[in-house]
Amino acid sequence: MIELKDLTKTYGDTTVVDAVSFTVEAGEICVIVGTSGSGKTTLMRMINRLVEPTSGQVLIDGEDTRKVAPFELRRRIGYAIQGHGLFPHRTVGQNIGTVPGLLNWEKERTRKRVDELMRLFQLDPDQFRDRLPSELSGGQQQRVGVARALAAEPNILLMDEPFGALDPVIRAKAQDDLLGIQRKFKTTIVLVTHDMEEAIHLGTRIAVMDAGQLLQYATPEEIIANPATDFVAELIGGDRPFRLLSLDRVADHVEQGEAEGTPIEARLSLREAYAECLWSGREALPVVDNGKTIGRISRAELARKAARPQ
Ligand SMILES: Nc1ncnc2c1ncn2[C@@H]1O[C@H](COP(=O)(O)OP(=O)(O)OP(=O)(O)O)[C@@H](O)[C@H]1O
Repeated sequence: MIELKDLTKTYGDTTVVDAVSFTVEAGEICVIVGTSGSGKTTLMRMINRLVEPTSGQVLIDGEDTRKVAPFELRRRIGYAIQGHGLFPHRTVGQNIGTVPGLLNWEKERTRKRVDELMRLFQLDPDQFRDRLPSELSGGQQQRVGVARALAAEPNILLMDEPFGALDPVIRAKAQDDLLGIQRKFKTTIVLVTHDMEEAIHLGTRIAVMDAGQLLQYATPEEIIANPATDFVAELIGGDRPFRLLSLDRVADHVEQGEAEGTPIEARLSLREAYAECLWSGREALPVVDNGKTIGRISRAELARKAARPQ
């Protein structure tokens, strides 16, 4: 668990992070979102003391980080940045093994961990271990960057625009990879982005920053349904109701009764169900789960959900 308490950073007369307080529970993904210069990176870097707070506190599992030696903090906290920051003259294997090396892990343990991570990130160790970063694609380099941040099994991972340099198709894939890996290791993640779409997709909770202030800290559902300010609503964009529909599964809105035509899978989103209703001109769709019909979902219910996103 990470607790930020009145965390503040000033440079001269300028306050770039202004008394920000929130808590990230263990195993959650906190996404810090906001426009350029809003203080996102500064806020995140105060967690591992890459930036020293001017005032306020960071507690990790109840312990004040000012009392923890910086090397110990770096061991517990992985760090991945945009453009991956790989060492260009070190091989992929050496890059991923950087922190285990600093921690004097046995060679064999490091090798095993490097291979495990490479396989997890779909990089064949025999094919890629001895390559230099320049011999990889952008997406592969990004995966090596995240693998390196996870190498020493940190409980916490900080990520600064990790997918910023990727094209949209690879980006969606990289986000899903991250979610899979986060579930496997139960890592607590704090991720900075300026992309609200990414925040909604990845965040357990989203922290919205503007001019150094925390405007709202809430789940994606809460932020879409009740944006705290006009600025937050603007960041979410005009597509709010449909965004809310895409967060909910058909499985949670199944009604009793029958419907005609091609069924929809219970695991799909309400947005997909609504699109199917509109596209096929049907008032309701049969819902199937594991090949069995479990009820129906109606267009009226979907429209109600879209009109009043509560
Ligand atoms: N070392 C520094 N000295 C002075 N000002 C700084 C320093 N680091 C950051 N700032 C200022 O603090 C403000 C917040 O910067 P920060 O990098 O945290 O914003 P950000 O929201 O991450 O922006 P971006 O999305 O562009 O990376 C900016 O106005 C920046 O110019």
